[in-house]
Amino acid sequence: MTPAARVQAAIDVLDLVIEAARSNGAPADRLISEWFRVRRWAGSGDRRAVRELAYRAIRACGEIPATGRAAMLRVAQGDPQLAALFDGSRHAPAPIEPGEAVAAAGVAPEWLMRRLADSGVERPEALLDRAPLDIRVNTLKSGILDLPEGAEKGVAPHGWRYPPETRIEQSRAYLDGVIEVQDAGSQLTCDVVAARPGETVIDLCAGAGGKTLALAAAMENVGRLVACDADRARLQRLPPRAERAGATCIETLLLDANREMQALEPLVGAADAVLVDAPCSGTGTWRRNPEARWRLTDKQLERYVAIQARLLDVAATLVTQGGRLIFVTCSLLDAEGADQAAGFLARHPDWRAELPALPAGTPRGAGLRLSPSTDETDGFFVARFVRL
Ligand SMILES: C[S@@+](CC[C@H](N)C(=O)[O-])C[C@H]1O[C@@H](n2cnc3c(N)ncnc32)[C@H](O)[C@@H]1O
Repeated sequence: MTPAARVQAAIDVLDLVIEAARSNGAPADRLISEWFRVRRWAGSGDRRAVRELAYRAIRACGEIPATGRAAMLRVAQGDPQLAALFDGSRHAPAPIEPGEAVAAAGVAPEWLMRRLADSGVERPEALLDRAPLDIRVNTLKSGILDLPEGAEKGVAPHGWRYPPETRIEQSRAYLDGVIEVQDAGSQLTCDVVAARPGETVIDLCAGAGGKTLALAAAMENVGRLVACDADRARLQRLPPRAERAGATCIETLLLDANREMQALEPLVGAADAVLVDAPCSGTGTWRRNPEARWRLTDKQLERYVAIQARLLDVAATLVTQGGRLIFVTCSLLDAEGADQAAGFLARHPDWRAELPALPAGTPRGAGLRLSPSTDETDGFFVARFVRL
């Protein structure tokens, strides 16, 4: 593809991304993959370039742009070389008309910018930085650590950092389960659980097990680690990952959303620690998923807040006296962080908060906030409650 044809391709892709964001359709990554699946003649360089251009435009526009072209014109306004490719040649975008509509620049929709400001988020533009590739060394796998080249020590105890776009999946260390891809902030939230060998630990919203695997490593495979989720497909992805990582202390438990206690009854009062890595708006992960800010509505946010409070109450019943409950969201909004923690403490006077001690983060309410702007991690809120 010529450089100009790549720009037109990115515009076409953006039209699909915009339509999907409006109708809650497929995510951008999947749409881009599908677009290229039926255009086999495009090479890997084309794929990379088109993807890169589309994501530049997604990052540049705070509100949903009217069209892919208006979004790309926003990027072209600050990039004369890109603007010059709008030349009307074969497969290229048409020349730019005087006064043509250009999408507004911005970090996020107006209502979300207000919520972020009210939540004390500084430098919100950092939420759209390109994320590095963080890995965690899996201490369950012994042997000489032979990391792929280019790693710098990260802030998390077993963490290393690579530049964005580093491909790690074909490395020996990854294939052998010696390293896991996991954001440094995510690794640090697992450290707050402080899971120990011999304990009973419940990961209530385990998904495909990103954090469960780190907990298994901390437990040195000794004890009982119950990974729960209400999404069967996600939970089914955990056992093969656990096998690759050599994590043998994990059992999975599928929950019925809204009737979680049915399956959890035998675990009431049994856990030394419960991790609630709750479903949330994901405002802390826009670096990886920038189009999410076009999709979120205040109604959805309300629903997340309600389910988080409910899951916290469910989790509290599972913890033994003196045990701990760790609440995590990948959000920077107080509604899903400090306010949620305050609500929990108000509803549960027999619990107290302990400020997590981490090498990064800023205290926020009863917990700690990790942020792309101050910690160069994904954004997280983490609180640790102890049952008296
Ligand atoms: C933030 S994600 C978890 C990510 C995962 N812990 C990790 O580190 O990869 C939240 C998870 O909560 C799950 N979930 C949603 N409603 C739930 C419910 N009622 N009970 C348990 N899990 C639920 C979702 O399916 C999703 O996997």
